[in-house]
Amino acid sequence: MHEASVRNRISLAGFRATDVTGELVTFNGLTDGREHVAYVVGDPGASPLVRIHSECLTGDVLGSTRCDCGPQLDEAVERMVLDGGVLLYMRQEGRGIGLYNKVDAYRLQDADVDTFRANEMLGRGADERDYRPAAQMLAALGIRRIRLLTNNPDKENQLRALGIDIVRVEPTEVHRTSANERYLVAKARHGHRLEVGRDLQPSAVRGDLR
Ligand SMILES: Nc1nc2c(ncn2[C@@H]2O[C@H](COP(=O)(O)OP(=O)(O)OP(=O)(O)O)[C@@H](O)[C@H]2O)c(=O)[nH]1
Ligand SMILES: [Zn+2]
Repeated sequence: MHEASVRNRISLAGFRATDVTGELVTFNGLTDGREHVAYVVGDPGASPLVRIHSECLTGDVLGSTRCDCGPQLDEAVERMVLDGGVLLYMRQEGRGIGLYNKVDAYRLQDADVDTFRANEMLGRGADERDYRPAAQMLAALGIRRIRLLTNNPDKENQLRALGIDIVRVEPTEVHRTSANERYLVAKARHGHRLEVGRDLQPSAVRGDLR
């Protein structure tokens, strides 16, 4: 695999209105030329907790309840505060199809098409994400062994195939609400390890970080 290198590091305080401080790392030489970044919390140690989070402007920034991305982002960093970790924030909006296409896909979902089929109706793959840049970023940070925070077997399998030693897969919580239920059921049908048979949570808002 083509090597990437660290381009710059800066300290950033106040992760999503908390008192968490992390280090934002940029890179040179990422295969797809996109501006993916790492956010390093504390001292990641020998086999750090790693979250590979795909950009979701609607969920991460605007707080949309259509998906579970915002609560997953909070959960990941909250877990890293304990003994360090690395969040890779991948600029793979809409599972790689981009924001405008995702919004087109949302319109189809409003007419009852599921999230993966909606991508296909737009002539795109159900999930176009390629985790090579993530593997490059870990290598550039000198990280070979990780504990991966995910419920997505494809993410795990691609990383293993790229030579990342995943010593443990840690499941993310299922942040299930009435608003994102159909989305999560579609993910479970598509192979994500989710228990969607349980009772709904009253709200996706997590108060414990704030
Ligand atoms: N195309 C499309 N993308 C979506 C939709 N909802 C969320 N996304 C994108 O999906 C990505 C997150 O993927 P998920 O399938 O929720 O989770 P994951 O990263 O595969 O799996 P985990 O590691 O278990 O969280 C982000 O890039 C979101 O922008 C949707 O309805 N359509
Ligand atoms: Zn989302």
